[in-house]
Amino acid sequence: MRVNYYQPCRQAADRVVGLSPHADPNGLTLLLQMSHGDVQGLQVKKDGRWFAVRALDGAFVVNVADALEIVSNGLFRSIEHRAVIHPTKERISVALFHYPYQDRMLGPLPELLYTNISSPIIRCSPRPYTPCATFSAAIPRMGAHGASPIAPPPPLSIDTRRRDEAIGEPDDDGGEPLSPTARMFHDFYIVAVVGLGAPIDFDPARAGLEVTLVRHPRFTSIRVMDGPEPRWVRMAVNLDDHIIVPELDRAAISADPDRALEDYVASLSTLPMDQSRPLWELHVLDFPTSEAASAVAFRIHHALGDGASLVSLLLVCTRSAADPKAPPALPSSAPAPAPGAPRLRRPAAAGVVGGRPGARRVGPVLVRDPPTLFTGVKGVEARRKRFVMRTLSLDDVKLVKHALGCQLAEMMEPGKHNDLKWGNRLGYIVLPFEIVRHDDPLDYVRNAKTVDRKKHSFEAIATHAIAETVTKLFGVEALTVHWQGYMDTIKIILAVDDAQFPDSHDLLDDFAESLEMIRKAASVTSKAQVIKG
Ligand SMILES: O=C(O)CCC(=O)C(=O)O
Ligand SMILES: [Fe+2]
Repeated sequence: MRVNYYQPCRQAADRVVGLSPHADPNGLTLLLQMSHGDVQGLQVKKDGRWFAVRALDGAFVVNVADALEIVSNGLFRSIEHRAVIHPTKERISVALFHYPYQDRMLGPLPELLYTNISSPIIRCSPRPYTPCATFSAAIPRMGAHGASPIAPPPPLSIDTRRRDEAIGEPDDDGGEPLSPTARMFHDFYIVAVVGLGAPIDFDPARAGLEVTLVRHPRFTSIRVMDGPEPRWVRMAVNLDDHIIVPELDRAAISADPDRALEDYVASLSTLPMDQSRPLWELHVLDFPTSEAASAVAFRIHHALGDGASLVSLLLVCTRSAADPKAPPALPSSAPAPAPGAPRLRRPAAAGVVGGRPGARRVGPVLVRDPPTLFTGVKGVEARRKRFVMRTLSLDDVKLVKHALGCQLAEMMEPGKHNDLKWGNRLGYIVLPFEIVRHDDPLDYVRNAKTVDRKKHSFEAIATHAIAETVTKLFGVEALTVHWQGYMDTIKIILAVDDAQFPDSHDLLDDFAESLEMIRKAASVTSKAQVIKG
């Protein structure tokens, strides 16, 4: 219980704050307001505006606080409030805070995890609320919602009795040991979104999973971290636990389907996974967006593999819609989609360079941003990531490549250039990401050519070994850039810290504009060469 005494002050209105804006970190707050006469002090924020809460004689004000917001998965919102003081009259309030146990893990109720969130007061996008590790981790979260980093939850302790239910090979020795990499990742997920050319045909997809993924040892095992040696232990898989068909907010989808998909996928980056089941999920997002007729999002724990190996695995688990016995083939030119057959969709037309209509336009990233912009703040690895994507023309990139005689294609065709020893096969290489102004835009490409030298070196091996140390010492960046060559397009996919880059589409515009700038310079260079020749 807290008793607040607010002294009167004549400068009250513009100079003095009674209690600064905050949200209570507990579950529920009962507040009794006492004063002589009609003194209003408590104010709540709604839709960005402050409203006074009238003190009714003898009545409690009941505030929903953070813990209840977390448990209800955002159905009840923790209210931001403050107290102002009166110029001439004193005021007393008595707040009674109801707290959950401080050492307990708090998360949304399972039945509310994937449900649409709507209430008469608040409508919000269909996303699960990011839960907190423990109740005490929620306490620093004051003021604006989601403003401070939220620690990842610790691994749950696992009931190993489920070993009795193991399927497949009996684990004589109690399971296969975890590799060092599988031990390293605690709450680190690979999220892959696959756009389909048709609405999802649920039953064949489910049957397909039964005979493919659900036979894979990693997809049927849990990590048992307690005991002398961490191990993979196999168990029966109930597909219904892994195929998630969220209830989605239809209004949000029809207003902006791309955004609804993006919001949902972003929410997957920080949602903890139930560690007492095999560590993968498939989210069915059966609504059309600008790029696909429907989509599925895979969320797979990094301990099961890396992004490239997992996407390859998912591809070999699919079959051609035309011939269910054949593996899928990449279309050689514009495919005619088989009616009603789900298949990987060919990306939007090539040559899409430029900004999203209506997006706020800013200058190219190469000339604008201070170098600190991409540095993640403390705890960035535990914060929500948004994945945004743009399709660019491979022809534009090739034009630059020819003009400069460089081998950008090597980066997109691993294994083709056999003289490269290691760099295309394992590990990481650290490439320069320049934020400088060159007079000649082609200098960005010339400098980036260090990639060739680096791929021949032992850097890839060395960086793999030191990756963990570097991450510990220097933290994680707030922006990760993925390039993916597919057919006659290049997809650029950004994973951005949602809080640090509130409009990540601007960043995509910057990439597209930078490529356009370089392409223009390259076409001038090519013409000059032709004339010289
Ligand atoms: O005095 C008031 O009306 C508000 C008190 C309050 O918000 C608190 O003690 O947390
Ligand atoms: Fe409060």
